[in-house]
This record gives sequence, structure tokens and C-alpha cells, in this order.
Amino acid sequence: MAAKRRLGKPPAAAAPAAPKAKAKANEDDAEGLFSSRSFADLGLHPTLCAHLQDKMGFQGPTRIQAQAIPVAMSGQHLLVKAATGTGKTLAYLAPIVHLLQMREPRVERTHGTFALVIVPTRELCLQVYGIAQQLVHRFHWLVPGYVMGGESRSKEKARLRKGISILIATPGRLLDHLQHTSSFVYSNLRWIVFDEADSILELGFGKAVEDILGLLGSRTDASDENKSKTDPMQRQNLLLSATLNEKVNRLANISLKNPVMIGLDEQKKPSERSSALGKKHTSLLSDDEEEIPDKHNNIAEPAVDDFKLPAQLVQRYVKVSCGSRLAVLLTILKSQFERQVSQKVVVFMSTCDAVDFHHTVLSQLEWSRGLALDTDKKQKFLGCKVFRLHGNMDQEDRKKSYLGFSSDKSAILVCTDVAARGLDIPKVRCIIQYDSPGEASEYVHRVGRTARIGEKGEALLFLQPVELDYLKDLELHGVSLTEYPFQKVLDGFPVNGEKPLKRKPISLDMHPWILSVQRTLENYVASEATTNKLARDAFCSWLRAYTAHRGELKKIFMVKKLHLGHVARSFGLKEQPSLVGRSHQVQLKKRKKEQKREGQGPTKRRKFPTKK
Ligand SMILES: Nc1ncnc2c1ncn2[C@@H]1O[C@H](COP(=O)(O)OP(=O)(O)OP(=O)(O)O)[C@@H](O)[C@H]1O
Repeated sequence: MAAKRRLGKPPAAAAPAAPKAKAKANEDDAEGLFSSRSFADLGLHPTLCAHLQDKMGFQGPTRIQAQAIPVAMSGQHLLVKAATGTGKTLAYLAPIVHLLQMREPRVERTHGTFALVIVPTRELCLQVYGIAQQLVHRFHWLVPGYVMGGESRSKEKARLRKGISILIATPGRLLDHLQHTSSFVYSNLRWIVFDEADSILELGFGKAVEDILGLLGSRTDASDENKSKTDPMQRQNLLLSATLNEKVNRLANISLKNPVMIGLDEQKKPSERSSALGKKHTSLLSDDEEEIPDKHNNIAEPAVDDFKLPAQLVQRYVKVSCGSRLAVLLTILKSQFERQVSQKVVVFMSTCDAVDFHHTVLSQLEWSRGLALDTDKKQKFLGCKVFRLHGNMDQEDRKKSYLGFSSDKSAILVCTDVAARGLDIPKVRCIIQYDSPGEASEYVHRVGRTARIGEKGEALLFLQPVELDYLKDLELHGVSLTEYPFQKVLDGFPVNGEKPLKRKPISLDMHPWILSVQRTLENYVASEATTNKLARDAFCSWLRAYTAHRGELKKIFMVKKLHLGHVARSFGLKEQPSLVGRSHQVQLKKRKKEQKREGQGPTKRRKFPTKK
């Protein structure tokens, strides 16, 4: 039986309409996504249950919610590991709202913050805030709010002074307010939630998180002075993550006290779990391991974690030689949108500059039917809207992009990993990883933006022939991909009005369609000065990112194996990289000459120019 699709309304901040909920859950649910219990069975207040069902369109809890909500309501610390898009947000927000609305005396704004939800990114902050807003709809005395980087500090201070009962925050800005906003009342703080804990730490917020826990007196290994600020006995901490790694374990160890664990490998005995990390603790700040006696919990997973991905997600890879990458991306997107006009696709890139360049190309590239340039009237190569999202954009643009892509029915989002964490954008059908994600956990976060809550979804990973070993690395984590039939897609495209004859297979790079797209692209990049500059910047930053792969992955993504001329081609640049990073090339030649004189081989590591 096919999985039941149950969609709820997206957050108010994201605003798009979502389909009505489907029939009630039953135990035969194919993917085991939904529980057979009702929200009322879990002990949630009838008004809240009615709101979840009637207004948010949730007929019943997901399995993760059915497991986590009763534990969260019991006051115990909780560690949840569950696949992306399984409803973790409601799993912690519903019990918080339930417990807060029944609190006597009634919660008032002057009581300050009772629940603190820490999230890794600004977009996720807005998203969780949107859901909190919906949940408190019938409990007007509960006030949700958010603080996050990029917003006006003084406005946030004013809101904190008035009082926010459920506060959603990014770590840096939260720490800032804890240290500098004296009117921020958190003496009644009862819950600290880490949503997307793995991402919080991967994004380098380890130190901020440690400081936050220290200031709030919620570090289980905190010194006594820190503990005295609030009563930690009242505190309940919840940690949710799609993946577990050593840093998350360390955070769990310092923030959770005898937690109930949900979604961890039930087959493993606690003693087996603890052995991997029980004795070794990893600092939240660095990759170095340090031996610290395990004073508290034994929360651990094996070093090589198998990641949880939705079963209905179709995962494929496409093998593309470096020079044709962009032409292939354009072709795949064109074919996707011609097959189905109304759909949403997210394309992940490795750097902000690469996002800016590709966003411009995807949204502006024009062609004439048949690709015979300068003949007929030109039209857009891709007809749909294209949005971009990365960390260097200013906050207003970020918000606009996020909301625009969320509410549009047919669009592409080109983004960096800033969009990989926890974002719940309705109806994303396909995730394209144009640049490889690196760590397998990052792969999981990226593809987790589709196939959410039982919906269909596809993921496509671009790999160059020299990078195919990456598939083995993913296999180690239980992620296996099949090859995407790109040749079939290609055969569907006419060249000069005619479909190619199927005589013999033509290599992808020599295929007339790919050659024509590449020519159009190169002409466009050459003729537009701004785009040309974007292409050069993107080329440099992309190479720098390529050299930054860590550990074992360095052996797969070897910059030495790249042909820089082909890399340039993939940015629509006709000229060789010598023109892109002239000073670098001069230096390189000089170095080579010197090496020759001294009888050495070329140095192993290539350094790349910073953009000009
Ligand atoms: N009980 C439910 N019934 C139907 N839909 C639900 C239910 N709970 C949550 N949803 C919907 O499922 C989607 C995914 O939820 P959510 O974002 O909380 O997942 P998640 O597990 O936190 O994902 P990620 O790990 O990617 O952050 C959202 O659109 C949400 O509205």
C-alpha cells in the first residue's frame, strides 16, 4: 500500500497554501510514518488537538511525535534522532504549548521566557516561529517570538523587554542578548530545545552553545556558580537531530540528564552504545578528541553512522565530465520543467559566489528555439522563477527569497548549505546537488528537503568521473544511489529543430545539444560584463571550496585531477584560467621553473587566487 500523504499547513511565515490532511492514520501505514494513536491519546489538551486537526490539517501524530510527546510531557530530558521531514518540530512544540497553557498562575509576558528553542539558521528560526504562532492560536496569552542574526538588536531588545514566552533563536544572537540585554527575563526558563543539533555544531556554534548553557546553568558539568542562576532541577532539555555524530554526543552529554532516547539503534545494548564514545569526548569546538571520564550519560552511536532517509526518496547520481557540467544542469532543469511545469527544485552549490553566478545564468540565459543564436526571437532558456539563498545576502533579501520560493508553485532555488538545515518548504520535488556535499551527514540534510512526511521526492547528485568513489563513501553510511539515465533525457531534445538520429551513441561532451547549450552559455557570459565578473569570482571560490574537502574525501575530490580549462568551461568562460587568475598563473609558472631548476616535481597542493 502506498504511504499516506499527510500535509499540514506550512508556517505562517512561509505562507503558502498546503493541501488538506488525508485520512486518519492506521497501523498499516506503509512507511510506518504515522502512528495509530490520536493526539488526544497522547494526553494533549482537547483545544490543542482540535486546532492541530481542524486548522493545521494534522489528522494524527507521526510515529516520532507519538513517541516523543508523552516523554516531553513527563518532564524527562529527551534525545531524538529521526529522519528528515518526520515532524520533529511538532514533537517538541506541542508538549511545550500544552504544558504552558495549563500553567497556574497563567503565563504572563512579564514572566519572561519559559521555552527556548535554539536553531542553526535564520530561515529555520522563522519557520519554527511560524509553527509556534499557529500552535498558540487558541492560547492568546502565550507569546512566541524570535531573535536571530541580521535583525535589529534594539527592536529585539524591546520585544524581549515586553516578554516572549516561547523564544526561537539562533545561537550567536541569543548569546548576545543573554550577555547584554538586562531586561531579558529567563528566570522561569523551563525548556531548552536544540533543534537540528548536528547542524548547530557543524556550523561552528559549539562555543556559543557552551557559553549559553553555562549562562543558563544548564550544563550538567557546569561549575556551581553557573548552576545557581536558575534552578536546573526545573529544567528539561530536548535535543533533536537527523544525524548523530561525536559532537552531538558531547552536547547531549553536557546538556541532558538521563535522557530518554528515541530513534537510536534499538538493537544495540546500552553498553555497546557507550563503548564508542563513552570514554572519549569530543570538544564542541574542535575536531580533536580528548579523553574525559564519562561522568554522566552514556549516549553514543557508532563512529560510522547509518543515516535515516525517507524510504520513498529516489536517489540517483549523474556522471558528467567537468566541462559540460553547467550545460547538463541546464538541460536537466529544462527537461524537468517541460515534463511538469508546476514543481519546485532546489540546487545546492558549494559557495555564495557560485550561487550568485548560477542564479543569474538560470534566471537570465536566453536562447532561440533550435539554439541557432541570433536568428529568431530569443526567449528564456528556463521559463520558471529562480530564487537564490546564501549566507552573504542581506537579511531582507534572504527573507524575500525564502518566502518567495516557499509560496511559488513552480520555481528553482539555488543555494548553499544554509538552506540544507531543517527547512520545510512545501512541495519540493527534487534536490540537485550540483556540487558534492562532502560529509555524508550533509548529503542527508540536503536531500531531506524533499520527500517530507510521506511525499514523493527525488535527489540527484552530480559527480565527475574522477569523483565516483564518493559513492562508496556514501555506501558506507547506508546511502546507495543508482545512475540517472541522462542519455534518455538528451535524446528528447531536438537540435536545430530535429531530434538526433539514433545511429551510434555520441559521447556526452560531443552531443550536438550539449555543444549548442555550451556555445549559447559562453556567448552569454562573454557578452555580459556583470555576468562575466560573476563567473570569474565563482570560478575562484569554487576552486577554493574544492580544495577544502576534509579527511578521506580529499582523496576523492582532488584538485590535482581537475583540468582548469574544463572548470572554466563549466562557468561559461571561454578563456583559460590564466586570464582568470593572472597573477596566480604567473606565480605558478615561476614556481614550476624554479622546481625544474632544483630538480623537484610539482608541489602537491595547488593554491588558488582570491577573487579580484
Ligand atoms: N502529524 C502530522 N501530520 C501531518 N503532517 C505533519 C505532522 N507533523 C508535521 N507535519 C508536517 O510535516 C512536515 C515536516 O515536519 P518538520 O519540519 O517538523 O520535520 P523535521 O523532522 O523537523 O524535518 P528536518 O529534520 O528536515 O528538520 C511539515 O510540513 C509539517 O507541517
